[in-house]
Amino acid sequence: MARRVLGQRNLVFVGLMGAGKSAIGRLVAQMLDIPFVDSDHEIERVSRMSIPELFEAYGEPEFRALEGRVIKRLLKTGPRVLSTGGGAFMNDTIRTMVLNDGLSVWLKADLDVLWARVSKRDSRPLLKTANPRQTLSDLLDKRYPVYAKADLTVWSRDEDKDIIASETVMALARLGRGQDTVPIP
Ligand SMILES: Nc1ncnc2c1ncn2[C@@H]1O[C@H](COP(=O)(O)OP(=O)(O)OP(=O)(O)O)[C@@H](O)[C@H]1O
Ligand SMILES: O=C(O)C1=C[C@@H](O)[C@@H](O)[C@H](O)C1
Ligand SMILES: [Mg+2]
Repeated sequence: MARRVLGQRNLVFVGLMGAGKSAIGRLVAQMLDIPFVDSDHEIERVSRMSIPELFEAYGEPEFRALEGRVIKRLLKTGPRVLSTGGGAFMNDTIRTMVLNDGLSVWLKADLDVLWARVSKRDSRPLLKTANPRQTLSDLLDKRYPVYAKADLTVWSRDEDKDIIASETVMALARLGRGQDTVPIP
């Protein structure tokens, strides 16, 4: 049922850095037995640069333009799971493409959970600030009303990844049955 809801569409994960778009997305793809693709990884593959290097060399606007081109192309082939970078759904053009051509899932998490995850690595250029936790909190305030436009919301809490992934699959199946979709405990 969950797989059938997609048809030829991509299941597109959106949400803040550390929400688990890449980790949970990969598990959901396994559960649905469809391919997994991550737009951040694809950007790094085609540019042969890391995301921090891209930000450093060309700046955020150029990164966003490349991200838009990559996601537009990735949305053309489906079904598969497409995990996006945290800022992708904030861009009007990208969001419209995702809402029209994909089925979107917002992995929603609270600040403490996100911070515990992202503070382990310093690979996120937007968090290279004097107070990265505050930056993350500001991004949360700004972005959550926009992420809420996604088709589904799944609560990405401090719980086993397989459980969050299973809840995503169940939310998808519920969508197929036309029932309410937000598994927030
Ligand atoms: N439910 C979970 N339990 C424990 N660790 C988790 C869970 N979900 C994600 N993580 C871990 O948190 C870290 C961040 O997850 P991930 O890279 O998937 O986030 P993301 O949403 O893709 O972030 P970004 O936007 O920066 O790409 C990873 O180390 C991942 O393994
Ligand atoms: O939240 C964001 O704007 C970003 C998240 C990452 O996935 C990367 O796409 C990049 O670091 C920007
Ligand atoms: Mg990711």
